Amino acid sequence: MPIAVARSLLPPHTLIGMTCNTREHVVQAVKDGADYVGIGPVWATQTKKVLNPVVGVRGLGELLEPLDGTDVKAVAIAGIKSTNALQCLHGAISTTGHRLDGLAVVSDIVASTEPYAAAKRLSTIIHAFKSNKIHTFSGAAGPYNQEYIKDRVGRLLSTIRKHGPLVQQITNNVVTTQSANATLALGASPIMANAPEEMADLGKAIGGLLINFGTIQSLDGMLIAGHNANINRKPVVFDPVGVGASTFRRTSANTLLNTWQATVIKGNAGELAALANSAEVQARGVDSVGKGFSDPAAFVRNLARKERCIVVLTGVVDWVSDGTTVVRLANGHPMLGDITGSGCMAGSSIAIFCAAESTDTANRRAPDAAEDGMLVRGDMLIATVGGILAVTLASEYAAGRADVKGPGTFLPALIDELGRLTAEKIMQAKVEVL
Ligand SMILES: Nc1ncnc2c1ncn2[C@@H]1O[C@H](COP(=O)(O)OP(=O)(O)O)[C@@H](O)[C@H]1O
Ligand SMILES: Cc1ncsc1CCOP(=O)(O)O
Repeated sequence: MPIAVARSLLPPHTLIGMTCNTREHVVQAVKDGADYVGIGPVWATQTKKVLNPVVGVRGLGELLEPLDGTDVKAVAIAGIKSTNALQCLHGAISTTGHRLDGLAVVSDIVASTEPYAAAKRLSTIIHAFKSNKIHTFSGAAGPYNQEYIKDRVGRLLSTIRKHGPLVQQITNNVVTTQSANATLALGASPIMANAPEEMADLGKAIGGLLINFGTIQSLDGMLIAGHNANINRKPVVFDPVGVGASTFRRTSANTLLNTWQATVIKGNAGELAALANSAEVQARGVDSVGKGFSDPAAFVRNLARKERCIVVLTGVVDWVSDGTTVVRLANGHPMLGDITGSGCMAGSSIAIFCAAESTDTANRRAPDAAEDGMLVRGDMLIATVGGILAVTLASEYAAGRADVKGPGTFLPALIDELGRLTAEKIMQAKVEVL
């Protein structure tokens, strides 16, 4: 029924909402004078036979954009529960910064044996999210400067060595041992686990999760692991190795990113171009080909806004962004390009720093602290920079050693130098805040 007809039949001041599945629907709803829009379906649900295609959390932001500058409210609908509400609220923010006003929920409340408690849980999350000003994975400390970043990274290194965070890594069978050894060298504990059956237990125990799909052995394991990490507010680092190489990899990346919210996405230029559907950079298998992006800073900033996470573009120079700040890192040695798995090692290192930062921040909270609406706690921009600095600085020290004669001796030296990294060495890094 058109909104004008509904208004003519209903008492004055009745709030009228319109269900919207496309951007065009939202534009029409604004034009027709709707008070609010219900956008979705976010996920498939048993409550109603869904007729419209699933929008997904990643599709919500685009539907919110036509509401910019209007006072039309928006709620997301379908498949939303207290366990995925925060993921939905976080992931739905548009590139223009427009966020949801609320969530429409049926089964999580009416099918609950304690509907009051179920509704209360949801409203607490929504109110906390809306009253929190930070909706990125970076901290409140900005604007950043290089001294602050390096100092924080040095402290994080001590935290890793002191607490040895447990970091789950679903990674490829080319680098599994190498990445586990790099993790130990940095002072953290690796658990390389793929089986879907164990993800619920691990999601509670770990400090952070790496999902590297260099050789996809269990897509289900990756889907369930990321979902459990989101539920338990643990950081998820996604390394879409060779994502442009096959249709299977492209669709798998989409399925994963539509199922859970990544905290960090890391890739070389070819991988991130494929992920962003950009033809600017080509890839060959797992490697990037050519000169890279003409404006890497703008590229990472835009992708971070779109994917609602920290984005890292690796290469001779590394670029990190949370969607606002861009950090340029010019460290590392060309020998990193002569061994396989240096990018994978950087992904593991980022997951370690993220795990340490989020665990440390969570541990500082009082046990009875109020809900804060944060999907991951701590400054993941700093942690991501830390992960990259560890590998690149260690590579410089390793390459300079007299016992390193080529890639075969470089790899063990690199692992040794990860173990010998200090806060003083980090202070020498080339870090530029744009
Ligand atoms: N020529 C180089 N000079 C300095 N650092 C490099 C060079 N090549 C790669 N690196 C570093 O190695 C790490 C892995 O990057 P990259 O080679 O782009 O990943 P991948 O192995 O996934 O292609 C990054 O931290 C990057 O800074
Ligand atoms: C060669 C190869 N094939 C599948 S995963 C992998 C390792 C990729 O390593 P990296 O991207 O870190 O260089």
